[in-house]
Amino acid sequence: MEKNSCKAAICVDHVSLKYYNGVYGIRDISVALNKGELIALIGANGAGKSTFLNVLCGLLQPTEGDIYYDKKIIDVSTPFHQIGWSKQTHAIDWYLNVYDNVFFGARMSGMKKKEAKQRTLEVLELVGLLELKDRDVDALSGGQQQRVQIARALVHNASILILDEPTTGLDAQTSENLLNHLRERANDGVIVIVSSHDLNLVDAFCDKVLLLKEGKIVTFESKQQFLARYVDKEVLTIAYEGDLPPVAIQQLEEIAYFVENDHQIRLEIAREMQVGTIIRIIDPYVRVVDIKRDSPGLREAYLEVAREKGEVTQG
Ligand SMILES: Nc1ncnc2c1ncn2[C@@H]1O[C@H](COP(=O)(O)OP(=O)(O)OP(=O)(O)O)[C@@H](O)[C@H]1O
Repeated sequence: MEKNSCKAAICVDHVSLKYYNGVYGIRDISVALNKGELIALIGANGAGKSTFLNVLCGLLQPTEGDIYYDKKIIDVSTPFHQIGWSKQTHAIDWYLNVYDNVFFGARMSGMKKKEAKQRTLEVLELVGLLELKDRDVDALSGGQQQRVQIARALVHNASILILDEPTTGLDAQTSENLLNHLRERANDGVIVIVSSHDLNLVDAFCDKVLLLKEGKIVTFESKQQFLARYVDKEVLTIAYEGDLPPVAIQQLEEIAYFVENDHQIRLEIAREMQVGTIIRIIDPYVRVVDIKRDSPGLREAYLEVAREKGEVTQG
């Protein structure tokens, strides 16, 4: 992708990062990221997620290629308040307490004192650290230190948020609050990129999926396209009262794979199939009492890709 032909907010142009030992963290990556998108960055251990995020926020200089934000190159000189980032490994100021770590992050981005105070309290509440705001950071647990880092990334009005496994070590409620907040920021026009192994969680919030393998892009597309390409079946469960006669069972067998067990049938159906078609077959014979339709999500799609490529899968 040429710089001038890329109309997106962030243009990653044939970017590679080779570490000093000769290992490529990422190789020849080109993507265009638009404002308002929440992108889930996924892939097995060692796929290149952290490397990509570090390059994206200017912490590592690509060994080949360039990254443009609104047509300007992102590198170590990019004003840090444009980008809110939280690394997997901790980068917090150990000589400040929890509140000051976040507050001075806001002040350094140029935020006025009153707003910085208000935003600091808001993000500390969001990550569940309000009660610990006066505590020294070295007296926090690993998960709590990570929350300080996330709060620092969120406190200023960054136009790009880059978060490397932000939900690792967070409890379920805090993780969900955080993803909700990131969704809102994306809706307000921020570009949000989140790497995660918790595919069930990011599934509910992301617009796009960027899947890496061995430093290269396997796929970058909308979540809907990704799911449609890799998982085309849904599971329909119908509970009923009464008995299904052989004629109904035969008709069901012609439509979909199904199992029957204790007045409940489970069918694997195509995504586009109308549930009414199934109900009409059994309705003359039994009373339907419950219908449930389960769509496979990001995790199932990821496992399907991994299976296709004969890989060991992530958890
Ligand atoms: N500092 C480094 N020096 C040399 N090689 C590195 C360094 N950091 C990462 N690598 C290598 O680069 C590749 C990509 O690693 P990276 O940490 O980006 O993967 P990841 O997808 O973030 O993995 P994980 O899910 O385990 O965090 C791996 O082969 C890794 O061994």
